[in-house]
Amino acid sequence: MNNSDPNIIFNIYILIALAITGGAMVIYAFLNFIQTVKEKKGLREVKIIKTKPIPVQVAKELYGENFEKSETYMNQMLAKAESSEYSRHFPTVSEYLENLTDDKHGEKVISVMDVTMEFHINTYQPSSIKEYFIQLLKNEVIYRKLYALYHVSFNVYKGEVVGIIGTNGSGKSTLVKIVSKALTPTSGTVIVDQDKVALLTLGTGFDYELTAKENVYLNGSIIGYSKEFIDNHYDEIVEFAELEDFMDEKIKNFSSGMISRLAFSIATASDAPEILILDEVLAVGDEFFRKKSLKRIKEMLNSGSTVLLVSHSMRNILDNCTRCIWLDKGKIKMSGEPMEVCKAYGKLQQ
Ligand SMILES: Nc1ncnc2c1ncn2[C@@H]1O[C@H](COP(=O)(O)OP(=O)(O)OP(=O)(O)O)[C@@H](O)[C@H]1O
Repeated sequence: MNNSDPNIIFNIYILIALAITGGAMVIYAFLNFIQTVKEKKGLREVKIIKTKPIPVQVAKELYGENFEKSETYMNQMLAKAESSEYSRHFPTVSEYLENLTDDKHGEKVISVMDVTMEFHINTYQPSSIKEYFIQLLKNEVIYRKLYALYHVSFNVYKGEVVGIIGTNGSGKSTLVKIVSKALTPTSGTVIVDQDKVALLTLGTGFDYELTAKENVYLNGSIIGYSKEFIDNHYDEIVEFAELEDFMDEKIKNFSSGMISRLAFSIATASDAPEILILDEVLAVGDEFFRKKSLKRIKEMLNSGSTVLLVSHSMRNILDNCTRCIWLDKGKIKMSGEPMEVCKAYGKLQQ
């Protein structure tokens, strides 16, 4: 061995130490990554509970006499979330809702907790994009806050048909969009099994420059149908809408009744989902089509689905609903027996 040997040995030690440290770091990063993936897969809702525990007064409003039970459950959930075992114990949305089931009402399928939706309305309309950007740069864009929903809380139990009434702009559509997760609220939490929900609403997702046939595919895919599903149900959809001779025409040439017939037919082409949300889909088309569509909706209502039904028609609410919620300027004004709520609402409209 020559004089440089001690140096070589020292360098080898350094290299080995670096290799061990590097290896340990890679393993640590890998384990962390696996943990994050696990958490992301199963723990979406833990984050909601962890970051937004339900305020006591809201919990009381939601669970009434069962508040004690729900609070205990929440605390257990939080304890689990904080313990090292929580990834193995975290419940699915269904399990979570089942655990919140109360003896009086049964299984909870939708839980809306303290939901607020705030929109920003530009109070001065610039005449061009250029003017808008100039305003923006000068920090002169002035917004007005509009609360479409303000601290709204309620539960829906399995098998209920809950009507939602209220004057124009009271927040009904915003609420059902949030429940179906098409919109994210500014604050608050909605717990619902998204895989079981279908929102039927008319007129969204149509392109007036496309033909009726193209719109069946466009609107169908927005609603969540696969191409295969639309292929298989296309004839049925056209037949129900009674538009066989018009499918190659652009819908900008259609009357509003024809468009709503097509929209209704697409929206109701699938079997009734477990949780069905209907936003003003009952008064569609002419008298004949209205009867036909009502019959189809009734079949869906009777199939055991849990339903949220937005309607301006008191008749429809009274005929179909087991409970009614009255929204007024984004707040729940009244909730209860459809007859009582409709009576109170009707009085105010006179
Ligand atoms: N994307 C949006 N941007 C700004 N404001 C909105 C938006 N969507 C809804 N709003 C406002 O929120 C309020 C509630 O609207 P929403 O459509 O939920 O009411 P609604 O009760 O369904 O009304 P209608 O009975 O007329 O359908 C309204 O004042 C509306 O102008």
